[in-house]
Amino acid sequence: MLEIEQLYGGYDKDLVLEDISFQVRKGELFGILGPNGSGKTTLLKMISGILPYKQGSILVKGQPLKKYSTKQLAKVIAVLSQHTSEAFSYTVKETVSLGRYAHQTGFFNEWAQEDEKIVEEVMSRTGVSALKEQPIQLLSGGERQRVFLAQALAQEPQILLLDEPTNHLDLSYQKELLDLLKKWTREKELTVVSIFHDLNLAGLYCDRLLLMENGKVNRCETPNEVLKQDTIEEVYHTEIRRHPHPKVPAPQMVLLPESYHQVRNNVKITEKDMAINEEFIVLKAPFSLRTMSSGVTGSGMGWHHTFVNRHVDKNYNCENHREEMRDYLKANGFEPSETVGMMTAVHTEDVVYRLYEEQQFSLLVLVTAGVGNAVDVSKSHEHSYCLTPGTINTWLFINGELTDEAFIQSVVTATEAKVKVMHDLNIQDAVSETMATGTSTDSILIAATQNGTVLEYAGSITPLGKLIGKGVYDCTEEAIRKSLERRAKRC
Ligand SMILES: Nc1ncnc2c1ncn2[C@@H]1O[C@H](COP(=O)(O)OP(=O)(O)OP(=O)(O)O)[C@@H](O)[C@H]1O
Repeated sequence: MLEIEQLYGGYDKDLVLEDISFQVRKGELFGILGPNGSGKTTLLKMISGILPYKQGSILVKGQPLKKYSTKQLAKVIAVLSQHTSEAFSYTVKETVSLGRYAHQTGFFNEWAQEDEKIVEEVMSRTGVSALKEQPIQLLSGGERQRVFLAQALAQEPQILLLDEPTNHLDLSYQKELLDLLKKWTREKELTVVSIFHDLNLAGLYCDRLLLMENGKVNRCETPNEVLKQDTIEEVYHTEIRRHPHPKVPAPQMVLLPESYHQVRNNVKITEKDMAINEEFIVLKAPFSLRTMSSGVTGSGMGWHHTFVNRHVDKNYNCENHREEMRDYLKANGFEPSETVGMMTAVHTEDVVYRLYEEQQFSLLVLVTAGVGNAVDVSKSHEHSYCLTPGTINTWLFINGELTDEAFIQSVVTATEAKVKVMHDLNIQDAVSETMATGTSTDSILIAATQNGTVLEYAGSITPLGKLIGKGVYDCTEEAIRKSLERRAKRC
């Protein structure tokens, strides 16, 4: 649809763009990214024919741009620029209707039924129908942006050029506008070329991205290839992190504030941060820790600064245990969204915790363990499904910076250590009468300060893995012994 070959140009004698080459296919949503002043708007101006270029070629539908008359080009390309000024006091409908100019025929440019239908349709699609009699000066920035988008769409272009279309739009209109453009690229094969400052929106919606740097093409590929941490850090000169979108396969980039480096310096999580009473064990960190957990609240990957292991009766049964837990946390002065909360039928005084220190990092292990629900995982199909309070809760607080890989390996290593204890203490599954590997609702928490030594791995023979193996084994063994002794005394 669009072929740009070795394009050079700028303003007067200043060369802004150098050796720009790329192609845009029909029906593609194509994003242009780049830092301020990298030449994005200049490129868009050249494609729309507003700014002449010095060297190279621009082909629109296979024909040189220079061969199109203004009216011919307006039937193919519509432009929504960044700062559209409105010199006259037009109403919304009049403004949108101007988009039909290139399609009007006859000596008096007659307004046909078709024109009316299209204007009404695009006003409805952009959510401005209710404002149609209002003068555009009286509209908010976002409303005005939608009116000019409607005007561009009324042109029924084959190519739509947009300069930061989501500028001024609130969250829901950003989504609606981009959903609409995406739909039109698919259903009407509209080709969209759009400048984005929001890398995440570009990554979510665009088929391909062109990354500009100092007037040149740095990269022109799929979002996954362009939105790479090192590429973006290099081009934008700022520290960022890339992570996957939780619902769709699109890369997302996040900024790191300067304060990120200051808050954590030299702070270590130790047993001094804990408190124990009859109802719960709590650990309050001085700042949020990166967590991976299977807690009742705060499960999955996240950031939390409060950790609560709450004692419940062993017959605890609640239809909505997550909601009940949230209410409980609130009632006790903990903020549920910032708390990893677990339940245990074990008496809180039977908790075992120990700090393990290496030269460069340390690990606080905390375990509550009852084995009333012991299960041999290879025979679990013989059990009926019933959620009873988690009976081995394992907490690991690591003073160090873990990779995602190390978080996952920490869970594996801790689980292996726990299984070994079950075997060494000969804990049986009461249903299958075989050696148990855990209990039916065990829970785990890995929490890291993300400060200090980088711990890339946590497999069993890595430095962190060795500490986890020993710590979890020792603490779990002692915790199970304590709980067995309590049970024996009761009997
Ligand atoms: N009308 C103009 N006359 C002279 N130089 C200009 C003109 N418009 C832009 N420039 C220069 O061209 C370069 C590229 O500007 P351009 O607006 O294309 O960048 P951009 O990537 O769109 O930036 P931003 O993200 O800030 O909108 C800049 O150095 C700018 O100063």
